[in-house]
Amino acid sequence: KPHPAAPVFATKRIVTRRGPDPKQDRAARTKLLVLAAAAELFARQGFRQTSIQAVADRVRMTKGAVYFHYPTKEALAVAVVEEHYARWPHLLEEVSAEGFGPLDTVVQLLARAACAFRDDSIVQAGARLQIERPQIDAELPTPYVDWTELLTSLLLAAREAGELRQGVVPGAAARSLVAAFFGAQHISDVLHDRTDVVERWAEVSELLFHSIRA
Ligand SMILES: CCC[C@@H]1OCC(CO)=C1C(=O)O
Repeated sequence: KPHPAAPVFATKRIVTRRGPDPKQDRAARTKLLVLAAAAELFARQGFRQTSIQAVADRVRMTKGAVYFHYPTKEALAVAVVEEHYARWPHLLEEVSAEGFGPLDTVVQLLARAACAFRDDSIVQAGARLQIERPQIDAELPTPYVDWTELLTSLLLAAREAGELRQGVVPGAAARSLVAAFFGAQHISDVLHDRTDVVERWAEVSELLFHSIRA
């Protein structure tokens, strides 16, 4: 049974399951390779400094072949940001399968998200592109709102389960967690290239969950 919060993070996913058509499978795999290469470049040098030629060179393809999958650099940026958000429903499934209560599901989700911000170039690229959204002439997903909605629904369930300190308002707590996580990962990125983001988040997490747990 999908977790009640599962409908959040509604994003298009590139289907890579093996289908009947091997040609289609190859195209889907190529699409993902191009996306990963673009993410590495977007994460390291940003949208403006990244050219389709550089992406093509990185995957040893022609520019034309890349354009076949992504007609513009903006389309590539949208796909990277969508793939960034598509990570979180999988993380929710993984955590939900371990049978934590709602509040500990929030703790685990954010702790593992911090690892993804340290390790996953698609996640890192999505975060950088969201910062650069004023420079990107495309409809990027609205940032922060899906995490806020997911955490609010989990914290409402936590309150129902008696896991929250008296008077803690789930929506306010969710917005505080999102703000704190965003800030912690951003400062870690600027100062230490996110090498210490897991430790920095653990500090904030300790403080915040101590203040909201019953
Ligand atoms: C979980 C905190 C919010 C999260 O942190 C970085 C970032 C990138 O924009 C986020 C988002 O858009 O949801």
